[in-house]
Amino acid sequence: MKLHLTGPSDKHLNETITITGSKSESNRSLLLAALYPAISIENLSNSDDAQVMEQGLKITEGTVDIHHAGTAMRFLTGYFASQEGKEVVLTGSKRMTERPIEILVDALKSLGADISYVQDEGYPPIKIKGKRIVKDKVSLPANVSSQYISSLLLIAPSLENGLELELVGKITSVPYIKMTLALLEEIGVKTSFEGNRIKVSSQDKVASSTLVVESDWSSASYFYSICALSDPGTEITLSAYKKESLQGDSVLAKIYTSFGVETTFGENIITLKKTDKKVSTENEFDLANAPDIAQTIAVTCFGLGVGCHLTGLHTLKIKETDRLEALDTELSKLGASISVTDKTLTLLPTKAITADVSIDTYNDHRMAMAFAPLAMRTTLFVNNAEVVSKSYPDFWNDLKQLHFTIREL
Ligand SMILES: O=C(O)C1=C[C@@H](OP(=O)(O)O)[C@@H](O)[C@H](O)C1
Ligand SMILES: C=C(OP(=O)(O)O)C(=O)O
Repeated sequence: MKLHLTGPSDKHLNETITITGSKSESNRSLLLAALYPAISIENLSNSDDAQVMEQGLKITEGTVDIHHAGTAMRFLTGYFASQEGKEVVLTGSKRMTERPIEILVDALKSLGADISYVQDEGYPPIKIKGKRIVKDKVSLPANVSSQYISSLLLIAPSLENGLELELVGKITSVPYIKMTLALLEEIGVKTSFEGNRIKVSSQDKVASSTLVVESDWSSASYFYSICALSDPGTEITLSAYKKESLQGDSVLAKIYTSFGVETTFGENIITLKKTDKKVSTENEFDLANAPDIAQTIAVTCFGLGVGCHLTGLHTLKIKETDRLEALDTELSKLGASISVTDKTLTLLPTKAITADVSIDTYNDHRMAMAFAPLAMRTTLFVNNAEVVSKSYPDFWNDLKQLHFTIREL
């Protein structure tokens, strides 16, 4: 599906949008609910990734296809490895067979798991024969993906002796690890995280409880971008959000003050307001703790005509696509002066935006959603726009609610 986008004629917006539940919180909650049936979940994400996770957890033998869902791939690896009697092949899209999983597989094998590679060493598909895991100490590199760590932490309380992790190297995407621990604490599991050591106690049963998923902050980023690119006076209200979020991407509220967007927290809602404050021209952000909003921020800066220097982007190369290369190619098509390394992105201020460029999305939901707000400043095409369903199936409908004109070609 190719879409042509035109922004609202009146750039002064006043709308309210309800965003689906966080896919990160949902996928963790689904796994915990599979381990502990006393847990129920509210405001579950309607994303493809949460759906494949939910379906995957129900399978006991045969092939589990998780498509493009990285967290589902990593979390289900830990889950099936520790489920005695279950035997599955975990596979996914072509891109998933290029996303490394060796660190997690090695860690699980060192704990006694039975996992083998079906094709290429170090990558999905993998064959898993579930086993009872009794070892309780594991050491693994922490600088490639936090999802490996969360996968181990999520199964940790269900293991006979709990688990102690030693994290080696600079820990990346830390808020996602803390989110996992916070959810474990919420269901009554004891955890500690000191320095490079995490301990999780074993827990047979948990009390009946409901995990209420906050709406997705990464999805909120696209509205921050639209607000930044709109006229002063714009107000966009989003629900359902909490002031004390488990999601690291809530740092958006702070980052976007540089682009004239102020956030106010109400009862389960946030209101983004575009002020007439001058947009900052010194935009340097380390996004090692919030990698999923890098694309949004780069495109916002381009749309505003200001430069930025983004660091801490070392995980972007192994996500749905090589996001650094994809940003370089697509922003250049629009006239940007951009350079990337394997962990940084530098954008110089540019005045003009080339109209009616076709943005390629590389099977990456965030490429489609990060570029869409540019319709506030130009008209553009988005190729394979259906990719948004990976995390935010209602995205295009919600843009229509903000008076975007969306023509399907
Ligand atoms: O644990 C999670 O829910 C996630 C962790 C992050 O991955 P990395 O730790 O690989 O950066 C993030 O990019 C991803 O979208 C979701
Ligand atoms: C990186 C992402 O997802 P995953 O790793 O779960 O595929 C994302 O949603 O930006």
